[in-house]
Amino acid sequence: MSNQYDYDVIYLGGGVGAVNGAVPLGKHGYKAAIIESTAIGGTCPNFGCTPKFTLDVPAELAYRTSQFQTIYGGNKLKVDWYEDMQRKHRNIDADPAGGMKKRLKAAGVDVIHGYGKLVDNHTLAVNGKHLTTDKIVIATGLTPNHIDVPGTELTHDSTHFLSIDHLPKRLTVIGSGYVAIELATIANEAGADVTILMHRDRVLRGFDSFLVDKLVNSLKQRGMHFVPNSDIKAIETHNDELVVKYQDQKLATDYILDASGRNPVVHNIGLEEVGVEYDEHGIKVNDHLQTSVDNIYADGDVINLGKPELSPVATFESKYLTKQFIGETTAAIEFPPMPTNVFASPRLASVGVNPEAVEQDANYRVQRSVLSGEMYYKASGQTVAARTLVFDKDDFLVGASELSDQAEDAIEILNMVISWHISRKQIQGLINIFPSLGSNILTSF
Ligand SMILES: Cc1cc2nc3c(=O)[nH]c(=O)nc-3n(C[C@H](O)[C@H](O)[C@H](O)COP(=O)(O)OP(=O)(O)OC[C@H]3O[C@@H](n4cnc5c(N)ncnc54)[C@H](O)[C@@H]3O)c2cc1C
Ligand SMILES: NC(=O)c1ccc[n+]([C@@H]2O[C@H](COP(=O)([O-])OP(=O)(O)OC[C@H]3O[C@@H](n4cnc5c(N)ncnc54)[C@H](O)[C@@H]3O)[C@@H](O)[C@H]2O)c1
Repeated sequence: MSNQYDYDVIYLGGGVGAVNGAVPLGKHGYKAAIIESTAIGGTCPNFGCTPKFTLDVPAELAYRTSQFQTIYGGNKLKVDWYEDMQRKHRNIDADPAGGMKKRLKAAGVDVIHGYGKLVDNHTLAVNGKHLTTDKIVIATGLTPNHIDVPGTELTHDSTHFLSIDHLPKRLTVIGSGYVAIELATIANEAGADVTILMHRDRVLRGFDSFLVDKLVNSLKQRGMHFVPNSDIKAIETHNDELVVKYQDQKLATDYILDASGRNPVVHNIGLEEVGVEYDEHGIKVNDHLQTSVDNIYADGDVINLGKPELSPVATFESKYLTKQFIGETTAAIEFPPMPTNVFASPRLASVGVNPEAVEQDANYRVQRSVLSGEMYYKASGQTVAARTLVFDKDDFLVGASELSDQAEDAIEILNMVISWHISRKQIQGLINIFPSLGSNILTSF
């Protein structure tokens, strides 16, 4: 611990990465501070995971019940967007990241509201003051991309979309990644006429196309439109409506969500002045999450490590950094398999080895199965469900993906099988609950 500086560690940016690093440091008696310009907790609890999930739950329920439409007398549940948004305002906006703020306070972490910049490798400037510190952690996250076409200022980002009280009748979404598919699915269930303008010809790149194709077909059957290789040229206003010019076509619409990706926050925070190296994918770090300047580290989405940009990954990194700072480890960071889920309906989740990357490799065996005919999925009304498993040459599970109404939980189970290297024999020695999602998965081994 340092007497030479105001703080032992200052986090620049106050997202999940920073909060989950600063709290344990504070509890261990270290002087820690967080500088945050927008909202404590950052993207996930304020503008990302939590508001999205809150709005999604009724939409997902509507999708699930639609599979029992005949049983409900032919009536389909329809999401009331306005009411759903009021629920989100009450649950999230009334006390944003309330739990995190309490934890920071209890741990004695100073929270400084303002825009911070590095001055030198031990000094940060915020609100016209200089704060000194032994170590700095840059945790500035990502910011939405804006497509580079005339009229881009007429589009909105996910933060805006997750706060609108009135759902547009016609919604156009630029991009077909996580944000695009998740928010488009919710809007579609709430009755908007949704068009996805794809950059190229694949939706949700990185996921197994055997599963993605089934998700896209299901969304198309439920009224969503997909335009591959859309080649957007301009966005204009004509009378009261927006017009997107793409290929040689025009699309009239009421709202445009730009979900064309997110870029690391690396500009205008003093990186050049202090010599912290970065590129367009983020801050460069070594296997100790240390930047090109010895006492400056980076954490979370802003890091360029080619890993998934997910909340639990940012938390994993901040816990590792805490252990390093308090002297509990000197080892390099080792990432376990990182599971991920697209909160569409149905869900699409995956973990471990990507089946498409090893399909032709004799060291692996890829097993794809349609689940909708199996008892558990059939009885629970799941008409769109499939799973892909990847086994290594010793018959251990090394990769798993699932498309189903409970894919995120299926993949949590399979993540343990992969991460803890559980053998087929061990799984076969268990007694399961029947019927259940778990037993459907485990008895398939
Ligand atoms: C719509 C959406 C939905 C998502 N859903 C999920 C999900 O379901 N599950 C999941 O795991 N992940 C999800 N994510 C991703 C998740 O939000 C991020 O992985 C996570 O927030 C990363 O945390 P972080 O701390 O690295 O960055 P952030 O949470 O982005 O925090 C960075 C913070 O730094 C602040 N900052 C930046 N520059 C400065 C400065 N100079 N001075 C002071 N403060 C500064 C910003 O204001 C921000 O609050 C979603 C993202 C989006 C956009
Ligand atoms: N459920 C979750 O865990 C979750 C949810 C949302 C976001 N996230 C995280 O946030 C990150 C960012 O998500 P995202 O959806 O913003 O990014 P993304 O990288 O997943 O998707 C960006 C999309 O925009 C498209 N695109 C790029 N340039 C374009 C252009 N000029 N015109 C049209 N389309 C264009 C890409 O082809 C891609 O489909 C993700 O990588 C993910 O890690 C996670």
